[in-house]
Formats: sequence, C-alpha cells, structure tokens
Amino acid sequence: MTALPPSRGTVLVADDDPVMRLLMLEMLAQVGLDAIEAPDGQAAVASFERHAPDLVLLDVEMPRMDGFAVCRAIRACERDRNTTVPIIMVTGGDDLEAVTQAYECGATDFVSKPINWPILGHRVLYVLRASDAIARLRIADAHNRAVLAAIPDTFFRLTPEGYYVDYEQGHDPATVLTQQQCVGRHVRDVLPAPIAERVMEQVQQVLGTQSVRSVDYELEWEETVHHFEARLVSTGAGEVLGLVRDISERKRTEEQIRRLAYCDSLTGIPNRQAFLETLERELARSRRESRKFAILFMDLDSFKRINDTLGHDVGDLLLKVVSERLHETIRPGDVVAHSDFSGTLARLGGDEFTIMIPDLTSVQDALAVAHRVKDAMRRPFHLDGHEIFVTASIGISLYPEDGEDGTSLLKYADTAMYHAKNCGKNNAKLYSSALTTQIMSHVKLEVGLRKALQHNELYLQYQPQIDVRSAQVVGVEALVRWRHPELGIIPPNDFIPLAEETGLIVPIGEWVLRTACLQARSWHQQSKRALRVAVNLSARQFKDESLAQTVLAVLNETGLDPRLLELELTEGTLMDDALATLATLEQLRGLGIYLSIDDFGTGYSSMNYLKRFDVRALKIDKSFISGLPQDSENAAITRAIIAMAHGLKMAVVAEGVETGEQLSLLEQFGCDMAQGYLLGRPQSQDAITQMLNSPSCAGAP
Ligand SMILES: Nc1nc2c(ncn2[C@@H]2O[C@@H]3COP(=O)(O)O[C@H]4[C@@H](O)[C@H](n5cnc6c(=O)[nH]c(N)nc65)O[C@@H]4COP(=O)(O)O[C@H]3[C@H]2O)c(=O)[nH]1
Repeated sequence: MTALPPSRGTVLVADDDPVMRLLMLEMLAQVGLDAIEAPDGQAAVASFERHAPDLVLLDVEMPRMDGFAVCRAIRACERDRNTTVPIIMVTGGDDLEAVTQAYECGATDFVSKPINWPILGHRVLYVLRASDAIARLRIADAHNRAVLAAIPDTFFRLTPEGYYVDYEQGHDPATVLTQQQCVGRHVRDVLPAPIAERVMEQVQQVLGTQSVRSVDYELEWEETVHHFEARLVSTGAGEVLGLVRDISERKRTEEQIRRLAYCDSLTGIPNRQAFLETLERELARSRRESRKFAILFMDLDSFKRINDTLGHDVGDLLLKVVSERLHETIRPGDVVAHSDFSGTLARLGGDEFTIMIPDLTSVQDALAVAHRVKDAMRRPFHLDGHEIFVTASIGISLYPEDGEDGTSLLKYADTAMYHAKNCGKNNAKLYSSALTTQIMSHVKLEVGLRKALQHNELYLQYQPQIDVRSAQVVGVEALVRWRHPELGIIPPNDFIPLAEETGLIVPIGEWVLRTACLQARSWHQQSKRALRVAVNLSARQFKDESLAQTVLAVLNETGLDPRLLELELTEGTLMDDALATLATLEQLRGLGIYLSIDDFGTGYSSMNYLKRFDVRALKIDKSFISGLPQDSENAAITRAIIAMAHGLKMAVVAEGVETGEQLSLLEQFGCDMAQGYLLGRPQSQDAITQMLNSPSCAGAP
C-alpha cells in the first residue's frame, strides 16, 4: 500500500450520485486533498457554512436544489465573510448553456462529463493554486491601497505616452488638481508646458532605466505658489506610478536655513561664506570660458568714529543704508550684466563690503564701478535725524592678471584697499605686484624701526613758534627724525604711520616726550626763559591707558614745569571715542599741561566737544595757510577759525607760514601765534639754544 501525500486542503464534493462521489474522493485523495461529501444541494450549502472548505466540486444536476442555486447561495454567504472560495462545476457533456450559466452564478471553473478521472485531482490542485495566487494578489492590492490611503501624497498612473490612467487625490489640503481634471487626459493638457515637458522626460527615464526619478515644480494656486515634488517609478507593467507631495513647507525651511547660512543678518545681502562660494563658482566659470572678472573690496573710512560718537544703532543703520546704496549703484545694466547678480555684492563683516564684477572687458570698467561706488558713498546719509558724511576706500584685484585662486584675489583686493586708505582715503586703487614689493619694504622698515630706538637712530628737531604781535619765540615744536643706517634721514610721515600700526609709537612717543622735556628743562635752566615745548601725540598713544601716568613720570623725572609742556592732538584723535577722550584730557589738564589741536580744519570736530575738552589752542593746518593771501576761500576759513577759537577762549597758531604776506594777513586776522619756514625751520637743539641766546629773542612768560 502506497502512503498518501499530506493534505493540501479540503474539498467539498456535492453530488447526488454516490458512485461519482466515491470516485471523486478517491481522485482527490490521490493528490493529497481531503474531502467532505454532500449528497444534495441543501446539504452542500450547510456543509460549506460549517466546514469552510478550500474548494467546492459541485454537480450541476441535483435534486431539490441544483448546482447553480448552490453556487449562488455560497457566493452570497461569502459576501458576508469577504472570502472567495473556488467553485468547480461539473456539467453535462456538450451543455454549453450550463457552462455559461455556471460562470454567471460565480463559478471559477468547470469540468464536463464524462470526467477524465486521472487528471481531476490535478485540475483541482491547479484551480486551488490559481485562486490562492489571486487571493494573495488581492491582499497585496488591498495593502497597496491602504499604504496609498495612509500617506498624504496624491498618486497617479501614467501611460508611457503620458496619459493619466488613474489619479487619486491625497489628503494634502494643497492639492491643486482633481481626478476629473486628470484621468484620460495628457500631462501636457493638465500641467504647464515646461513642467509637463520635464515630467515626460523623467517618465521616459523611469521606463528606460527602471529607476526612481523625481521632478520638482511650482504651481500657483489661490494666489500662493506651491512647491511640489513628484516621484516617479515604473510599475513594471509599462506604466509609471507617480507620488506627488506638497513640499512648500520644506522649501520654506530650506530657504530659511539658506538665508541664515548665506545672508548677512544685518543688511540681508550675501555674507562672507556666500561670497567665497560665489567666488569659487565665478573662478570655475571664468576659467572654463576664458573670461575676466574683478573683485572690489570696499571699506568705509570713518565708520568707527560714527559708531563711537553716534552709537551702534546709528552705525548699524548706516551699514544697512550703505548696502542698499551699493545695491542700487551696481544694479545689472549699470554694471556688466550677469544672470545671478545677487551673489555679486556681499558684506564680509564690519564695514567691509565686496563687489564682484563678472565678464569684465577692461580694467576701466572696474575702475568706473569703483568710482561710481565712491561717489555714491560721498552723498550724505540722513539717519535718525543725523546728517552723516562718509567716504570709502576701494581696492581692486583682477582675475586672471593678479591671481588664479579666490583666497589670493580677495587678499590682493584687501591689500589694494589698504593702499587706497594710505593714499589719503576716499580712493580706489588697483592691486599691483608692486604693492607686494611695497609691503615687503614696509616689513623691512618695520624691522628697522624696532631697532631704531636701541641703536639711537632717532633724534629731534625743534621748530620755533612765534608770538605774532611781539615777534618773540614763545615755544618750539619737537619733530622726530630717523637716521636710517642705509636709507639716510627718514621724515616722520614715512615712519610714524608704521609706528602707529605696529604699536611702536608708544615707546617712540615716550622717548620723544622724555627727550623734549629734558631739552626744555635744560633751555629753561640755561636761559631762564619760559619756552614751551610742543610734542605730538598720536591716536594710539592717546588711547594708552597709562598715558597720564607716563607724562607725569616724565615730568617728575625731568623736572619740567607742566605748564611748559604742550601736547598736540589731531581732531581725529580727539573725536575718536570722544567720551574716553574726555577722561584722559581731564587727567592731562589736571597736571597743568597745555593742550592744542593740530592740523585743525582737516578733520571733523564737534564744537560741543571742543568746548568741553578745555583745549587751549587750535593749530590751523598749513593747507589753509599755503594759498594765502590770494586764496579768498582759505582766507575766509582762516578768519572764521580764528574768530571761532577766540569765541571759545582758545589761542590760534597758524602752521606753515612761509611768506611775509601770509604773516601780515594773519596778524590782521588776529592770529596769536605762527610757525613756519619763514620764522624758522625745524632745527637742531643747538641751533635753538643759539637762537635763544641771541639778544633779539625772548621767551614767553
Ligand atoms: N610746507 C611746509 N611745511 C612746514 C612748514 N613749517 C613746518 N612745516 C612742517 O610741517 C609739519 C608740522 O608738524 P605736524 O603738523 O605736527 O605734523 C607732523 C606730525 O604729525 C608728525 N610727527 C612729527 N614728529 C612726531 C612725533 O614725535 N610724534 C608723533 N606722534 N608725530 C610726529 O609728522 C608730521 C610731519 O612732520 P614734519 O615732516 O617734521 O613736518 C612738520 C614741519 O617740518 C612750512 O612753512 N611749510
């Protein structure tokens, strides 16, 4: 006896003929199927309900309730259970009508009599497998539908030609299109042409490569622009499935992040990072297309003063308005047109701005932009009730002439900007390799200056100051000189700025102060005349917190009467951080020192502060005196300064007096003191000693 295979399922066999049933059971057992018997239709329905078989083998002709009725009853009962069991009807030989009717009643398949017994079991097995596959497909389909229903995306199916076969709106409230607008229509009839074109391109890609592709696009809906992302995937059946999601929120967040990372929070224009990235892109493009471009590096000349005197709020406001004005000045069309112009202007930090000029045809274009920017900055700014005047210094570097990489080009533009500043501010300068040479010699000079003090290479000259009315010498101004071992005598204008930059001015200034005080004390002792010595103080020295202490120590050390020491400060030094200045000035005045303002008229002074500073004298800059008496404008200014100073109870010293005509005009204007080549050049201490000893010369009380 051969062993039966394990059960592959249970079949309900319904036939009124017991022999047929027996044969069927035998055949089913051969292929491992169990069976339940039903001798008539009613028993079949009852047995189906009770045993829930995997398949029903149903004879059409049965007493009381035929196979068709049983089939209908089973299908009706299944509707409640949500299952579909395969039913095979056993029909008479050529009964075509019975076959048709069987399918109409819901049969899955049929076998006709006479039954081919050897294959019956296999036939039943095949139907079971097929129905199992269908059931699994149904579950998978339900699964897919559930997934699609759970995600907010809209989904659609497209034919390879681009027709919508299906369109299911997602839960996304911003869904723009409806099912009616899409199904049966072509993508081109539904979406704007450029978007449809991109979708179709990707549909072809998806079908060709079986990969997942996505298309981002924007649609305007109810006056709002919505951003969408459509992900496309091939279903494997020559169709493309699309999932559309509204990504407006994500876009907004991305934009916010981008803005935070690439925008200067104060002015809203691109920041350093954005500029550096734009620069790299521009470099790559210019290299590829053999084009030129320029970098303009702009720095405001007196931003710190504005910040310190008017406060940081006004300073911030100024930077905002400056960036707006820059934007207007370099608008596309004004400058060489460029598609992505937004990246061209940037704020690197503080009061430093950069402008990139792409597709440059000539250096002149870059210079023209620089001059236009410079002019734009010179127009007064009206901020918060203040009328503010600023100037800008601009450095320019060129690709490819000056450098091949972004870092160097930016550094060179910066170097050129410093050069522009050193050339008197409100300037625009091109970078040149000569500048680097100049910087190198600057470095050499710095090394030399560090040694100058130790090697006794510095010395002082003294220039007499004369009382205009009495023509008597009332003081001398101490002016430093550097006897360089290789370069010879270097004038102060060539090394004092360097000394300020490097901080060397503090020890140098102290040496000047000590030497001048010692000399003044010696003259005082020798000649018994009260000769005042004026010493220049640079801004850096003035900011040194220990200045008053140093001055006091020098006065104690040298024994000079504080009233015989005059400290000269420039307007810039005074106004830079006016409040801190006030405190230092009070300390110095407390020592009894005579304070004067040097180069008056070349800078910016607030009358208010002048009054509070308790300054004793103003020195009118020699640029006003040099044109006298012909230059009527300068004559008027000189006269006004004298009147104003006298109004504030200050004495006036005219600098750079070179002619007798100048002196007599100054006398006419009521000027108190004068200094200049006419009255005596800067000279050695011995020459001054001789002059003091001559009978025609008398010191001030
Ligand atoms: N054309 C012309 N020039 C005249 C005439 N009379 C005098 N001068 C020059 O004018 C400058 C006056 O000095 P300053 O305005 O204080 O300007 C000074 C001062 O700002 C600075 N300086 C000089 N010595 C010192 C110092 O010891 N410390 C500091 N911090 N600065 C100094 O260097 C500047 C230049 O000094 P110097 O070259 O000695 O130039 C001196 C002097 O030689 C004249 O009739 N015509």
